[in-house]
Amino acid sequence: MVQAIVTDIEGTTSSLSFVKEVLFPYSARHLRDFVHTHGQDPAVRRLLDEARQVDGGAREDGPLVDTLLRWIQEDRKIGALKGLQGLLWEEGYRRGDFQGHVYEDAARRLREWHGRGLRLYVYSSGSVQAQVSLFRHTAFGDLTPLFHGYFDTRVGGKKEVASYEAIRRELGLPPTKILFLSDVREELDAAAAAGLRTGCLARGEGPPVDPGPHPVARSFDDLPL
Ligand SMILES: CSCCC(=O)C(=O)COP(=O)(O)O
Ligand SMILES: [Mg+2]
Repeated sequence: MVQAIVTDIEGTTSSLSFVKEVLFPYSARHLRDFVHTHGQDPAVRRLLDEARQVDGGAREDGPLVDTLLRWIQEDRKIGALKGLQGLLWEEGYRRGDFQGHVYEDAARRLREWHGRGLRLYVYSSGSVQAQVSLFRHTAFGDLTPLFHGYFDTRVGGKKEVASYEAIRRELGLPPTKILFLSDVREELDAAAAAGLRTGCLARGEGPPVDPGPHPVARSFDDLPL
């Protein structure tokens, strides 16, 4: 019997188009102004310095922003970029520039599972801040009370077995009691290699999903829970 569910966001609880056509372009449009306005805030300064270390090049904020914009275009899962995006998106949510997209079936089943005592977690390459902001500002209201915790790439990359072993240790459960949901086969393969149960969401948006050996669901309603 599953006791905890760890869910991906992009392509799983939420649409690919929301991330790729709303969030990423928004961060690209506003990043330079955001850095100009908030560049001296300690949290932002730390993330800029972290990005500078990764870039190994730009000393000034201007050229560094050019690098950050290139990373957005390349969909790089670099923690410092994801941290800056999370802070920038939080401003956008608060201004009402957009809502966090969550599929109706996902919102409904997450509420049902929470009501049955299942522990719910999120694992995304988006920063924990970005995850919390998304679920706090949905068309279904604030869904953050449903979640026990959040994991981002600070625990490791989503295609690395060690990341799911670390998540399992954090949850303190046998791996077979944890179900990981994602639309990306390599993520599901890594979770399965760590002993977790897996479910592949194939919602029919974007390129065809390769479920490999993982059980397939077109929505959260297809999940046998
Ligand atoms: C929390 S919404 C933003 C998601 C994001 O920034 C991202 O890069 C998604 O990456 P994933 O590997 O989780 O699909
Ligand atoms: Mg995904």
